[in-house]
Amino acid sequence: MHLNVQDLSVARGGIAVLEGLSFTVNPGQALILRGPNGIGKTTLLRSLAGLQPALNGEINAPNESIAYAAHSDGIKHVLTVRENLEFWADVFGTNDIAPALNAFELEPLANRPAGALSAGQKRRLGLARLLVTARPIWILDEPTVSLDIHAVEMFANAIRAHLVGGGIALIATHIDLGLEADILDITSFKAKPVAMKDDAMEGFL
Ligand SMILES: Nc1ncnc2c1ncn2[C@@H]1O[C@H](COP(=O)(O)OP(=O)(O)OP(=O)(O)O)[C@@H](O)[C@H]1O
Repeated sequence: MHLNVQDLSVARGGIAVLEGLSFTVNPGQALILRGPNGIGKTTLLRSLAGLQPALNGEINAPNESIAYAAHSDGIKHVLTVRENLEFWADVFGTNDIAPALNAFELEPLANRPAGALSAGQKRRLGLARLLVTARPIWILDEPTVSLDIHAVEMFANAIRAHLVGGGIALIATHIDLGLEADILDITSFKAKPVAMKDDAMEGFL
């Protein structure tokens, strides 16, 4: 199992954003995506997660092996923290939520409705969901937003444990997580503007 991308182009709102991307992430490896605001990190991650079609190229990884964590946490606010994790455990066909509660120190909050959590606590619950999926490829978009320093360390430890178990992580983040990981700056893959042909310009000259 690996995540392999070949000559990939992705678009947002019908406009090409990135083009010509190729990379491979192997079991036990993390790849950090870097690039300025608006360059296309979210667009790329959404395409890899199968949430939108790619323009061109190949994504080689079984979709059912991918767990995606986005800006919006996907939390059910009326359910408690425990019920949220149990719900996801049902969806993903797993059954032990204890490691997820433990990894993100959610036990003291287990019986609280998720809607009554702070922003950082909600984010911890959203990230705990990754463990419950038991999926090997984690695709994470700015996972540390709202997390305090201690929670960032919890998250980094969860990633390390995932990698030790042969997992894969692709993470768009602006901060240093202290992980041993390769870094891919996607700035140079910005799609070129579509050139207008000379005869199309003639009417304006
Ligand atoms: N719904 C949309 N429709 C059209 N264009 C969009 C839409 N959402 C984003 N874009 C544009 O697509 C481009 C890529 O956006 P994307 O969110 O992938 O960038 P990003 O690298 O993740 O940015 P950031 O670091 O700010 O999160 C940007 O130019 C953005 O303005």
